[in-house]
Amino acid sequence: GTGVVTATPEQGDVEYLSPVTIGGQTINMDFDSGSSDLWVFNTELAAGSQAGHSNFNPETSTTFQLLQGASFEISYGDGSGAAGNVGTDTVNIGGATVTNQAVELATAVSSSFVQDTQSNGLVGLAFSKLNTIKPVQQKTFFDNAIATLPIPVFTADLRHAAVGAYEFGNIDSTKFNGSLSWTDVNATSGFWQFSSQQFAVGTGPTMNLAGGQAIADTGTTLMIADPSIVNAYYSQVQGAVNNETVGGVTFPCAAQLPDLAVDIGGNYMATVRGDDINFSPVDAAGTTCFGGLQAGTAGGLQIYGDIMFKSQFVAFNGGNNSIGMAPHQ
Ligand SMILES: O=C(CNCCc1c[nH]c2ccccc12)Nc1scc(-c2ccccc2)c1C(=O)NCc1ccccc1
Repeated sequence: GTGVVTATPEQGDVEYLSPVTIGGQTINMDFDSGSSDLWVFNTELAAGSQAGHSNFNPETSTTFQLLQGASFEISYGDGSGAAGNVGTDTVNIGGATVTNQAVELATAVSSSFVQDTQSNGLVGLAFSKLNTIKPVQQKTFFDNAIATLPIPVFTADLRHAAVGAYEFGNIDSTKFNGSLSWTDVNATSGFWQFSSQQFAVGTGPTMNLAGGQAIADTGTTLMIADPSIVNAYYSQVQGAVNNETVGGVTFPCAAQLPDLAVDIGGNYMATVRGDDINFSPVDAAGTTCFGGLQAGTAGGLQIYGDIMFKSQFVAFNGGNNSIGMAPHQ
């Protein structure tokens, strides 16, 4: 069957939380198309780490089974991470159900996750080759569910400061304008990766980024793009500066931000709304704002995170490894 769940933004759209039922226990988690581990806060964690969270209790689940000798350890580019043991249980996401899903029980989580008490773990939706479980790598929820879905797809409908949705096994065409533009994905790296070799700032000329590559990543808050894009963009924003102290580009909150169009696989130019690139104030008075578009390493993999998803409805097709995109309805 199909599954549909709400995607509720945390304050400031830092991440989006969706209800996941594991062994009959419903827990709010962050769906992450940029990684491939399903790990959860749980009763095995130290009490200090459990505080404030919904903690999965494997002992009260009648369907949980420990995966003897299995463990996981994952770290992310912001220095956060988690590690622990592994079991299997029945995981139900809005009706789409997998009976033997690998559920990773963190016994250690980094402080940024502990402090983020609205999020109780991640559901990895990138390709299973990135799963960190040892000694035997396990499959993602989507990989396990795909054969039972009417169509081998999940979609992300994320909104600025409003409730959106994730859907499995169905494409709801009332959620986007026009038709989806489809692009082949290169799954070699384990990400939903595509070429992204052109961009345009506001009504300016289309510019080239030879060899540009990007991933569609619901688990990363911002858009992390090539410095050439970021410099071209903020050269059009009065008062934009690279602010070492806060660790990225800031600008006056009153600045008029142009839209940014980025090429998706050579088939489609995805327009990211300028308003969404005004990410958050960095000072109490709200005079200086932090950019939702920040620079990665030159020539590196670009990460099109939630900032892009707020402008674009995205369908992930695991049947033919492609991505469909269209502006939100
Ligand atoms: O890991 C994910 C998706 N899961 C994020 C889970 C998560 C990690 N803190 C979270 C905090 C809240 C919610 C979810 C998460 N995406 C990818 S692909 C390549 C990189 C990368 C590799 C090396 C260097 C840079 C990026 C990342 C990355 O580290 N993004 C997070 C990030 C976050 C902030 C800044 C940069 C990158």
